[in-house]
Amino acid sequence: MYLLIPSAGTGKRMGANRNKLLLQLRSQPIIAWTMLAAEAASSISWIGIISQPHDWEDLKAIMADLKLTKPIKLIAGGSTRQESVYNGLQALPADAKQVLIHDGARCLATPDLLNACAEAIRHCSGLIAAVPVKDTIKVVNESGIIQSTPERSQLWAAQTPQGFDVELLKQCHAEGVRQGWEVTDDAALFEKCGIEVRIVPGEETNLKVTTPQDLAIAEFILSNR
Ligand SMILES: Nc1ccn([C@@H]2O[C@H](COP(=O)(O)OP(=O)(O)OP(=O)(O)O)[C@@H](O)[C@H]2O)c(=O)n1
Ligand SMILES: C[C@](O)(CO)[C@H](O)COP(=O)(O)O
Repeated sequence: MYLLIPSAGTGKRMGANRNKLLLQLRSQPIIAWTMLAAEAASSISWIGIISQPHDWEDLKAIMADLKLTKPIKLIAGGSTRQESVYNGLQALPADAKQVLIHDGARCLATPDLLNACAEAIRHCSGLIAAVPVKDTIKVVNESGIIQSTPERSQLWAAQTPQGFDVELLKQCHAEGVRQGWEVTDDAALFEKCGIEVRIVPGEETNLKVTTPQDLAIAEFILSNR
């Protein structure tokens, strides 16, 4: 299975003045944990790290340290996650029929989750890992007034990996460019194009390291593994 790892962000919410994925999480950089999960997932045969060229020297050093055995390619990222994935899709080998996309920032996803998604995408066109929402969610307007309370049983928190048929995802991205859609995950492009996306049970610990608090939580989770 081909795996694209969007890693080209700036980490604004982390406030670190550099790509947060190069920050240390226990013994190694955040992105190293993600790379190791991909290396350990038996279903993954090729890895594309979508990243900004100014990070490539650091990323090459990390990859060399980890002694990764799988083919791994650095692909230039864009100015949004959506653009970065678009670039990643163009850089896939020509024989790629299906692809998993997994955020570099979700560095605690297990190899088992990657394998489960790789298996599931053989039987559908689009899927995402997700977990049921535990909080009561409110829809709130600009004045801070609650507008509605969606039925919780229908709410799921989206994670990555997300898996897709490559040709369909390329078409959905192209449609997104034509229509000017701005989305935060690839499943949203499938949804907008009216194509079914399935849920695969995600992992409660598969958090996206976004803020300094997330980094502390990730440290805690790793210390209990
Ligand atoms: N232009 C971008 C922006 C984001 N990403 C990646 O998409 C994932 C999810 O994005 P997020 O956590 O929002 O990362 P950042 O964009 O770095 O964070 P922020 O929004 O706080 O700036 C991350 O692995 C990030 O590196 C990317 O590949 N290209
Ligand atoms: C893809 C994602 O990780 C699913 O939860 C998320 O949408 C990434 O985008 P964000 O801009 O960091 O919310």
